[in-house]
Amino acid sequence: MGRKHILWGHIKEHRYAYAFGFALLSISCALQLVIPILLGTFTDRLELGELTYGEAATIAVWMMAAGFGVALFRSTGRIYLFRLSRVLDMRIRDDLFKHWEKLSTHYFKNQRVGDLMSYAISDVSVIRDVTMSGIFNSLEAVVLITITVVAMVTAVDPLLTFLTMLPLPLLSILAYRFNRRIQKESAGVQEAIGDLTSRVQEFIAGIRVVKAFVQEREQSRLFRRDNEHAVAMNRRLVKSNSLFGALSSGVVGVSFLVSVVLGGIMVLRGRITLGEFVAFNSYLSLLMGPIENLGKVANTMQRGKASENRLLAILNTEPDVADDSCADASIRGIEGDIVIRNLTFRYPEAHEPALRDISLRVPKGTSLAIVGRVGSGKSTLVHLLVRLYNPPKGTVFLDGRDIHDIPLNVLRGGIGIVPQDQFLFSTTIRDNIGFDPKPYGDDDIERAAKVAQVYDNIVEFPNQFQTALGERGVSLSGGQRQRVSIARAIIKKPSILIFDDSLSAVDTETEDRILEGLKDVMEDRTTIIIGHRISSVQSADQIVVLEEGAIVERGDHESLLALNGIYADMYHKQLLDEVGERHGREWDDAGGEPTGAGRGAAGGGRAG
Ligand SMILES: Nc1ncnc2c1ncn2[C@@H]1O[C@H](COP(=O)(O)OP(=O)(O)OP(=O)(O)O)[C@@H](O)[C@H]1O
Repeated sequence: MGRKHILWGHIKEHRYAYAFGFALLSISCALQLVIPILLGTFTDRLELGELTYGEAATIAVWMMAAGFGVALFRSTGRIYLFRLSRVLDMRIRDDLFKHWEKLSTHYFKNQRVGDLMSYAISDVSVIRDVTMSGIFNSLEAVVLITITVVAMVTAVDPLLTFLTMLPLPLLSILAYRFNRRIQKESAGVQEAIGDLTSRVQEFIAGIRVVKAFVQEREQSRLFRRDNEHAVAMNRRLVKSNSLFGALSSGVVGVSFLVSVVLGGIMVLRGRITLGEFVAFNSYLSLLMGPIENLGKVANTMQRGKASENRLLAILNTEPDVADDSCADASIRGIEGDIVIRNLTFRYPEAHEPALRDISLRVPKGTSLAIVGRVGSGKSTLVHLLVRLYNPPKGTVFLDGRDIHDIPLNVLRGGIGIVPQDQFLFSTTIRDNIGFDPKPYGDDDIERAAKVAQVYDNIVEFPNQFQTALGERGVSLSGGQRQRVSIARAIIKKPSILIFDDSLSAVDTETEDRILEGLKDVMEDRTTIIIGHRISSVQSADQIVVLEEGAIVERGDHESLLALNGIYADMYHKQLLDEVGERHGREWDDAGGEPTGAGRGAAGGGRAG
């Protein structure tokens, strides 16, 4: 069963702390009443001509003390309650992040990054708002309004209280309505400013293209349009703010009008004293803020509920790839014997299967190469092996056990994968290579970099292995990124190594050196290499060719060549390409005419 509440659970958990904050706030509210009472007494004594200097000074001191007490208790209560809201804030972000870590790649494929960011930032801060201003203001409003009204009724006059209070609910309604409108308009202003910022950013980033295509005037026009829009949004916001201010002053004015006219008559008729009249008006001023806040609180609570629902929807999403109930916790590692039996797999929202009836055996310590056209299912096959998606039960086995029986962290910990997308983190090269729960020494890091043939590049950087990489490792070339990813996989010394088209961005010479270096690493490890270049896969113990998700050819390099099918065709075309390139290079070196054979062969290769 998923979580039903975030906020309520937090309040329940911290109920004593909230009760303490509430007590502080109540004391501050009660102290606020002292000032009107003293003011009333002062006025009455003054009117009667009985006020002495000493008495006046005493009243003034008590008033000051009450004011000081209000400030002290109110601010302490506020700090106390606000601290609790920060605890909640941190807890939700933490829960959210931990939950996202559990969710599968499939979940993230169906989400927009902007939405996820907004959940983590806006929705969490709306909930924090509820616990901060929402809870604080509503507690204060309830306590203050209750005790003030009781004081007005008991100490002054019930009829006067009733009639002056009549217009005040309108203040809450106005605050509720305008708060919604003002919030919407503020978001509009933020968005307009965001658009303006993006426009300037894009202009600066693309300045060369703008100039080369003589687009300055068009860019100015677009900027002016966005600028005017931002100003218009700001004007609307200012208008709403002013209108709200004017209308709420009007409501407050009506209340005071009733109080002054009716209260004045009551004083004249001797129903209440002048001091009571003065105290009554002070009570009334005390009420304005909390009544207005009630309207705002209602709105904050509504927005809080919507944000809470969105966050709960994420927190209650069941991860579609998780440890199965059958997972055997006694399995501590994997050996690397892979068996795949009649595996057919379709992506959740796809109509056609990505893999069809695949059966394979890759004995421990041997290598498998997978080749095939773009979209033939090569990556899908290895993604199922690391359970980025769930293969059907009874189709993929490791060391004789269904992979659903193997705990996920054991399975993934035993496999080193160099994914097609060589994502690097914005940290140092060292940390990118040693990206594993296990700590690695400098020797391990350097050795891995040497095998991956990226060591020489790294030591050329001024900070060598401590070089920080920008977002997605932008300061490295595609080939260097691939090789850092290779180092990251091999440093784990996993039982199964998977290279998903990991040598596509390096030249054939570097590829040869990497493959040579990997020979030692691959010894005793099961290796799966996905490649488009025959040169990177030809030495594998077995090679399979995938076509539309099915294995259409299998064997070793020699037997597949003898088969004269798709593999042989790929091989011959690539061979022709290589010959063409070599002749091209010779021609460049000689500065002369290309040989007819070289050109023709290269052209033929490319056409294929
Ligand atoms: N997450 C996904 N959801 C739905 N369909 C997918 C998903 N990932 C891949 N596919 C589809 O599954 C098929 C196989 O994709 P896969 O990435 O395994 O091919 P590939 O052989 O590795 O291709 P490439 O050589 O371009 O890497 C393709 O038709 C692809 O569009």
